[in-house]
Amino acid sequence: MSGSFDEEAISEGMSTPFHGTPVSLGDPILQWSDLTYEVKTKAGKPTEWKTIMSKGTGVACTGETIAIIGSSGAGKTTLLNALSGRTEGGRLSGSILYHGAKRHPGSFKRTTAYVQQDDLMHPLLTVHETLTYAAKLRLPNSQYSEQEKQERVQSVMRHLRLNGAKDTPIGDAKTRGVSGGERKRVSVGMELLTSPRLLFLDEPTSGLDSNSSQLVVELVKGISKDRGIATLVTIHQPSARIFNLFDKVILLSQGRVVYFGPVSESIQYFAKIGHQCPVHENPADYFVNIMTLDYRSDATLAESKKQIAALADTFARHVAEPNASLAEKQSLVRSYGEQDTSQVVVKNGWLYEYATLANRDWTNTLRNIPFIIGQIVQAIFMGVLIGFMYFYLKDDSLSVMNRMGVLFIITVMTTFPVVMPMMSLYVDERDIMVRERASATFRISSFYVSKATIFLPIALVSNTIMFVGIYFIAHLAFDVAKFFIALAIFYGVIMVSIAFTLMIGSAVETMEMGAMIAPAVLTIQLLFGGLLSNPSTITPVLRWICWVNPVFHTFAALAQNELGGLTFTCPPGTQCYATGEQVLMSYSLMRFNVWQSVLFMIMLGAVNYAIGYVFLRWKAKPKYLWL
Ligand SMILES: Nc1ncnc2c1ncn2[C@@H]1O[C@H](COP(=O)(O)OP(=O)(O)OP(=O)(O)O)[C@@H](O)[C@H]1O
Repeated sequence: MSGSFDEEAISEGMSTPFHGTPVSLGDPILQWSDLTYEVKTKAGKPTEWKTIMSKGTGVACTGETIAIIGSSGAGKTTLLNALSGRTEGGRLSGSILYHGAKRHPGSFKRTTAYVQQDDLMHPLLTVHETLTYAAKLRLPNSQYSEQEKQERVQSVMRHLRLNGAKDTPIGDAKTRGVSGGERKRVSVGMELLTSPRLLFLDEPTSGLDSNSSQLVVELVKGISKDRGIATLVTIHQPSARIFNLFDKVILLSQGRVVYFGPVSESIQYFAKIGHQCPVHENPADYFVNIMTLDYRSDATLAESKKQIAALADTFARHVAEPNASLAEKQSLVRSYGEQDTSQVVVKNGWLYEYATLANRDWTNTLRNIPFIIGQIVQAIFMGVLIGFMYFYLKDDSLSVMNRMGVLFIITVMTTFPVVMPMMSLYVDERDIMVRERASATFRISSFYVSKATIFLPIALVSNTIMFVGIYFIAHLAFDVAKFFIALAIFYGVIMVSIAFTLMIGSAVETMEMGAMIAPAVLTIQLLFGGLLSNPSTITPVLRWICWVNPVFHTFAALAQNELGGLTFTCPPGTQCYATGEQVLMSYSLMRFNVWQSVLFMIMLGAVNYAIGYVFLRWKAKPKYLWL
């Protein structure tokens, strides 16, 4: 099923309907009527509802590009969200039919596309890589070979004129990348890879200069026409040239439709009802002006409200006329009952998804030079600093405090320094994933496991450097078995830290929340970690915190491994520890043996991973109202 857009325009976009009924350009694809959306204005009882959108009615046909225009707060996004199935909260009523049938959430998502206003993409990937990974994840292997996916990417880049920026990174506020217009075209391109039948674009021209805006709309219109896609675009006061590019326009004010019909007939329609657009004025500006509330005084506000109500009522009467084109179109759409989902494409295999996501994560991580350098420099610096702070520990009793100190600080280094930078990366990527998942791109589990496995090598490499530095400079137990046991304990706690990162990172709404919660929990772990307070002296009500604490188990296991079998010299005339076991007893670190502590950490890591996964599923689960 490969080929360029042009071939598919004929073979796929227009002749592969859901119900076996031939669809050609101009056929109704999405029909909505009496769409009303209300939100609660008051908590508690009695509940008061405010109407945001009232009795919206319309139809989108194949190959049409429809603009949704209105002043700020007119209800454009509300309408687009309702039609694309992305309304959250409130009360939505009315009817929406897709291919003449009630929509099925899964198949609707997979055969339609939504380009958000703020495009979230991986900033370090190039345009070509971004589209390639999207093609790998979104196109089913059962229908596309890798070469065909690549051909699809090339086709999208050619049609959206992205070849010039092919190898430029996407970029973001911190890293320079493609221009705003190119970025928007990449977002559109990602959605077009799957040959959607309906395309929703939320403010695609915001923040763009007039030339870039025009190019985006021109290209979208061309592709929609070629491929028989119905495209709905919200747009703030477009220029006259852009306005005339659209086939149809929905003019909204105060949540009501003031006009819906061909752009070419809009001036005539308004002239007929007494609002003649001056010859040299941009019609879009004129229409928005006459349907915007005028807040200059109470009198002008009342007057403009009256005018908007009159415009909406007039249009409602116009639609009800038997010869209105909108009514004609709607009568063509019959309800077929529940939408047939048999032809909806299933996802790719788990392993393929995982391999693609891990490859993308790895490419992203290796390009994040400041992060990698930061991790390595920090590891070397801390390894040397801590190592020399505890330089060449002797076997006298004075070294006991230092030995306990260095083992505790090794444990501490696997908490904050591992968790905080990784959480920041994770939360960013999680948000991108939630967007990607809105079009049913891949499984949450493949994303989650990919993250867990990609973080591990980065954390292990930098922390091993630090660990080895501290171990040998401070001259901890010079014994091969003890060294490798200490390293294994250390790796165990790093795994727990990554699991903890994923758990908190999945649970919190924003990184700011993560930056409050994670340090608080880690600080509690340090307090109950076995060095700052003796577990046997802690009140039994709180003592259990030690037993479920990875810091305590790591510290206790490292201490048992290091001090077990050690004897200390004692200056004459002083009282001091004679053996390592005495130290361990007095610090109350012998409750569990080394392997019990390691086993506990493995269990704790597994629990953290599992809770993180549940949180992530919950976060990625759409909470949309559905009609
Ligand atoms: N959940 C909500 N609670 C209260 N008011 C809401 C809610 N959602 C939307 N509104 C209000 O409904 C109106 C329409 O909002 P909407 O975002 O659809 O407007 P818009 O035309 O897209 O505006 P803009 O162009 O500024 O984005 C606005 O006045 C908005 O404040």
